[in-house]
Amino acid sequence: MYETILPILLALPLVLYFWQTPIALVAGTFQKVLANPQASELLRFIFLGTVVEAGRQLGQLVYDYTGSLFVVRAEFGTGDFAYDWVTCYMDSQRVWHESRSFKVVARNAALRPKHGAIAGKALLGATDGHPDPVYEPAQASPALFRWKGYWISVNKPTAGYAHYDTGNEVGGKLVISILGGKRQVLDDFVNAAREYYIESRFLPRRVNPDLDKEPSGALMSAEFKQSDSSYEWMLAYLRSANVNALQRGMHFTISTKQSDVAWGEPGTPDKHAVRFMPAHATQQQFLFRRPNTGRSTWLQVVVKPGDLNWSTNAYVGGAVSIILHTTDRSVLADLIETARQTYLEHGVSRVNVHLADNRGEWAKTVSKSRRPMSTLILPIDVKEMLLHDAREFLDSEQWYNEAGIPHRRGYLLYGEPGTGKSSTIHALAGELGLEIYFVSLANPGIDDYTLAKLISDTPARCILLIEDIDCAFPSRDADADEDDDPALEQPLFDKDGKSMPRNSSGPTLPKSNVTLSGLLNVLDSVSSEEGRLMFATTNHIENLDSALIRAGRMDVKIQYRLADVSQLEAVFMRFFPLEHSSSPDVEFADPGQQHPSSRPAPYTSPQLAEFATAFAKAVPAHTYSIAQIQGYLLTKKCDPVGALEGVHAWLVGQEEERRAMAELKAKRKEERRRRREQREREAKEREAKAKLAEQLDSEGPVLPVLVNGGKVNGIHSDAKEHGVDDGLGNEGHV
Ligand SMILES: Nc1ncnc2c1ncn2[C@@H]1O[C@H](COP(=O)(O)OP(=O)(O)OP(=O)(O)O)[C@@H](O)[C@H]1O
Repeated sequence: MYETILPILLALPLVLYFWQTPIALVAGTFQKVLANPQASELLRFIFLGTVVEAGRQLGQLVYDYTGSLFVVRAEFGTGDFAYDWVTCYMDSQRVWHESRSFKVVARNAALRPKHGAIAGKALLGATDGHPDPVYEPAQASPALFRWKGYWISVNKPTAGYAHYDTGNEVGGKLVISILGGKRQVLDDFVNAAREYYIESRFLPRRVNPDLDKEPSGALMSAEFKQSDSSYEWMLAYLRSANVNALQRGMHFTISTKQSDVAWGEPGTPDKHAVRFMPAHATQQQFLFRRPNTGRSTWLQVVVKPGDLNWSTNAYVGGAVSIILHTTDRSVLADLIETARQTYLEHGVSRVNVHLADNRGEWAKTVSKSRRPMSTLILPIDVKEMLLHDAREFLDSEQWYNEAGIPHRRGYLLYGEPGTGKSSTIHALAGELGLEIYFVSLANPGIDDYTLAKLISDTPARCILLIEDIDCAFPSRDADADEDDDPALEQPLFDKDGKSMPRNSSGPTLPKSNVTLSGLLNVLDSVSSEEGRLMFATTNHIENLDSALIRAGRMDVKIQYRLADVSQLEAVFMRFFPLEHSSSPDVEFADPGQQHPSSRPAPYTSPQLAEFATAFAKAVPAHTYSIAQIQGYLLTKKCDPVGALEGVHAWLVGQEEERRAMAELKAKRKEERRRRREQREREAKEREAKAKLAEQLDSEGPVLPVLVNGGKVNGIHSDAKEHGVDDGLGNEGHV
């Protein structure tokens, strides 16, 4: 207003000077109006009002001008980190201490910044489990406080509203005014608030997961996908007991599975603990403490479960999504490394086996107890050779690169079932600290494309295990006889990976959707060159294509045989050791690996050795697998003499079982042969009938034929002359 009045007042003398005549005219009129007492009263009021308002405006102008010289004012928007800094800081400065107007809410104050909690009072919720009363200042009425010798007034002229997603207040405005201060005081105040906020590690507000909508740009996000190994690292870290943050978590999934990595109640043996894991799809916040610097950063974590694959009952496409309250990338690198270390530490006594689903994703990880190589009953040179070969291969990456040879190595373990092929790979993985990526080519969901994807999704150093490679597809060389095909003994799967009953009308062979050329391409692909050990196992090497097992693809081939005399002795001694000598840090999942009795054996060492020799003599060599022997000895766990005495009866039983199986097999074979012959006969009959009908339709008039004096059939004239074979070997004669 004064911007318009001031120029008018200044211009008035000039107007008077130049406009005397018109003014005199106006003045005359004015005098006449003034002569009227009512009009003069009105004009007096207007004049006085104008003067008073002009004075007020002038005063405000002077006040604002001088105020801007002596008051520094700053605005903080709710939903912004700067707002969080100053409110937390003012709380610590007990700005609200003297307030007389509050908003009281019931909250789990332990999870929040101490913002507004009753000063000097212990949190009640910690003892009785109920929410605490939290006093929040009614900030609409201004508060005045003193900070480092300055008076500061704080006022919240605009209240915010709760964000629909995060529940945080947004859209509000807080104004602080520093009286008599300079700009430097504001800087100091904001910096002090920021430092305090960082140091005190207040639980920050939850951030909208859609970081595009986060205006500060002060956050970083990272996603760890289930199909990648880093997902397992992250889960292992989040579930590890030393992630103090999750002690603050409020949403859990409870597990009693041994394989789940999680924290249990302190003091309970890990094996029997009820495990607490961060619940899926809930926002968890925790502090990550950097190992090198000791500084902490807040993380906001969501574990997304992915979609359930109904056929495998496993979740796929899951992810761990993390928002880091920092823009320092080295924090993320530290977090990943810490997670990896946690995962490896946990895996010291275990071997992780990754299983592929039928969509070509590494969907599930099973953690198995490590198996020491010493528990394998194999010729000592075989174990040493394997270990040495694999170690040398892993250590010689540079040599391979310089020599221009792809850095990969293939091993084929073949032989009778139950002779220790899988156990060898398991033990080797534990010894080398590698993870196993297991894929079955018999899985109908795996085709050339998904196989290639799976292989390229494996990490650089690992064991790729393709089990029973022979039953996945018939050999190009083999002249497969359906009756003798071992694949017939394999389970069948439908398209979704569910097992199907095998019946005579249904398909008889599990057909792999992987072609030989597809498999060869994958084995030779660039992604197979990253220091990978590829293991394939088969019970029927004779069925494999020669291209598959040539050197360069299968560099080492090891045959596993049924137990010989020394293996029989060894397995007996392993079951009945003189002393208990298992390594304390190794857990055994397979009872066959474990020394079954903790009781001291009542026999001397020479006696046990004698029993073992007698046992090995009693059992025919190269007839039984170690798995079979193990199965028998498990029934005599603590009784070596009983095991020796009972072995003949067991052998007789085995022999009978074997005979019965052979008979059953022969019967089934005979049955199949009979059915096949019948099918062939029927096909022949059908073909002959069709041929005959065709001839009758297409050729000439039909002549009546008399057999035994009666008209029974009609045949063509030429057929009549030459005779007709009806396809069943019965010739029709005229
Ligand atoms: N040589 C061995 N040394 C120690 N244990 C063995 C040996 N062979 C078999 N076993 C035991 O027998 C069981 C089956 O062994 P494993 O699965 O390794 O045999 P496999 O040759 O892979 O059989 P398949 O060809 O049927 O897959 C395991 O419990 C294992 O402990």
